[in-house]
Amino acid sequence: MVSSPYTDIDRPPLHGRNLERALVRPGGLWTRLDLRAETASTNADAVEAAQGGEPEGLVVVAERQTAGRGRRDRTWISPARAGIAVSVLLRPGRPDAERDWLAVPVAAYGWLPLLAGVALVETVTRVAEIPAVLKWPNDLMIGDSKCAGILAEGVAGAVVVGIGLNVTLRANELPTDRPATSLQLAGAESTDRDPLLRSLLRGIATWYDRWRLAGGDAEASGLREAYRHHCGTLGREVRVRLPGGSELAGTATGIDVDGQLVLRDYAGEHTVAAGDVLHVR
Ligand SMILES: O=C(O)CCCC[C@@H]1SC[C@@H]2NC(=O)N[C@@H]21
Repeated sequence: MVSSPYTDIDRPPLHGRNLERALVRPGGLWTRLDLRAETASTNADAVEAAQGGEPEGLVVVAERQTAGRGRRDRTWISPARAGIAVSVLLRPGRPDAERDWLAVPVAAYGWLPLLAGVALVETVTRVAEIPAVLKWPNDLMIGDSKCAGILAEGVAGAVVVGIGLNVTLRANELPTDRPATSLQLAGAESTDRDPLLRSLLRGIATWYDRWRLAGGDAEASGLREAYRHHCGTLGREVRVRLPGGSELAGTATGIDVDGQLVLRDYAGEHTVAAGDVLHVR
């Protein structure tokens, strides 16, 4: 009997050496790729590395997470080799004379998860060839179902941005509390995780460079326009559950210079810094 090197033929492993060669280059943003077969949470690993003084550019990837973290204390399900679970360590507050990067003011750090969202939606559209949009702030939606999420955590002068993308998860592996999907279930052309991950990390590096060259100005770097272009929330009737538990309902009309959602209701305009959006119509 011929034994398969894979436990699941549809779920081959990532090719760490190839990824490292493609991504970690002199002068590039990515300095180190830490690819783990299993970990509790890649965000937790990157946060720990940041606390230990790790420089900008670390990439932590896991084939499986046992305690993946989601926004608002939710968990993120990461079955082995079925998705992309990646966290990157960025230090936007440190100027870099060689790259002409100024220090980004802390007030602009909120753009980082949105920046990762733009790189993610560009990757999914181009590599998986499937139409996707961002639900503010940074859920990747295919139709009305969530296919990926982003969690940014600030630590020791650094920001860790973690991205979870459902690639080949089956229906019975997805969360049941809200509509969710994977690229495979949504009928993607390609579900090969290596090119998806390469494209995602290259996209983040490209947008990060533009944003840093503009000193963290989302307008001047074109990031705000790109975000608006991909944001499926704009123009929709929405309900937003705010962090305190109260709700706002209205029409999503814009994204302000700080990346906040602008909502219009009968009483006027509101800006929303954080919350869970439900697209109503
Ligand atoms: O709730 C969300 O939508 C955010 C989910 C973020 C999940 C990713 S998977 C990689 C990284 N490690 C984690 O523990 N969480 C993020």
